[in-house]
Amino acid sequence: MFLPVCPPDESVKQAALDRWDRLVKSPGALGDLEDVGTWIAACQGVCPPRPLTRPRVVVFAGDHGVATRGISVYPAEATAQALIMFVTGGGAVNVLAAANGAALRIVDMAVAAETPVPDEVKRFKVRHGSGAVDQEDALTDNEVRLAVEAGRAIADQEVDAGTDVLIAGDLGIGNSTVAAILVAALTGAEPTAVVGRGSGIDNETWIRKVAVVRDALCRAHAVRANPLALLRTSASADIAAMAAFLAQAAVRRTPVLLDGAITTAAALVAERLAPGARQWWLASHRSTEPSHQLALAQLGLKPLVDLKMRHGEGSGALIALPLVAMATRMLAEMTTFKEAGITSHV
Ligand SMILES: O=C(O)c1ccc[n+]([C@@H]2O[C@H](COP(=O)([O-])O)[C@@H](O)[C@H]2O)c1
Ligand SMILES: Cc1cc2nc[nH]c2cc1C
Repeated sequence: MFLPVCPPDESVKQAALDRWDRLVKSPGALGDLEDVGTWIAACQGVCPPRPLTRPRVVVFAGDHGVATRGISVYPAEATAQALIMFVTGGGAVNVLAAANGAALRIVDMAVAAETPVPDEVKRFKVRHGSGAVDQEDALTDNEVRLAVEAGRAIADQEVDAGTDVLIAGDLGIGNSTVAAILVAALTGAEPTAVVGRGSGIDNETWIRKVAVVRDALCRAHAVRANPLALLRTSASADIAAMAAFLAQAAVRRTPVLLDGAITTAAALVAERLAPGARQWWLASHRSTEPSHQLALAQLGLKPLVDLKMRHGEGSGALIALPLVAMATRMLAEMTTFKEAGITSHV
């Protein structure tokens, strides 16, 4: 379904590691930023790497039937209201995309309400709200196919528009519950281990959320080895599209900064759609959602920053983007000991 994923260039990775050791600093002095710069160089297939100048962000929005179970601090209709707000500007993602000079695209995959947003935002819309996955499938077979095709097409469009790094963001009341279900299904973790405070829920709501995850897991169990069936049974149109977007970005050899719990749950499924795709992804930050930590562990990814964020939208990835851009520039632009004529023992 997805073309094979080629790994980032191993010989360029070695050249980058060698270059870091020749730059005017003690070995390893830039810590994890050295790994980040090395990764960008290997993704670009060139060392010194080119500066990151064309970041692009796609926010995948959708409603989730489980939002009616009382598992969020927001009512379900807040998704549509936030969608309109993103389109008109003013959200964290708008501010952070502008601050980073990043292109921003908002995609309504399955928001329940009709909204007065431009047609291009709704172009890939699959349905009005995905099913309540504790009691019914999120999507039909045809809808899952359409959502995956949309995610793939969006990745192709973003890559073809010219980009050096992509970011996926999410919007949808109840989507931290759906992310928890996917992570539990794919890691074998208990509901109580994956369920967090989402948008900021209290203890009573947390107990309800655990029960929804437990019910949904019974339905997910039989299909957990089949990523498309899992998306159909237990995800949503927006998360299915996001998973396909992440898989196709890797097929197209484009690095992606993952955001929080929801994009990383989609990434866990995407790694099964396109094995090896995770080599093209960087974990930007650690969300406070426990499912995020479990998903990152299974993907073998280590978050760059931990700011106790749980906002979604791509906000965590956009906060990390300047670090990634600066790491890339240091690898490319710092002088070497030899060029500077500085004596070193190492
Ligand atoms: O990115 C995260 O880790 C994250 C964690 C918790 C909540 N969110 C955002 O908050 C919304 C979901 O929260 P909830 O409680 O309705 O599931 C959704 O729009 C997400 O973008 C995002
Ligand atoms: C309701 C709401 C939910 C969100 N989820 C991510 N960003 C958001 C912003 C708003 C306003």
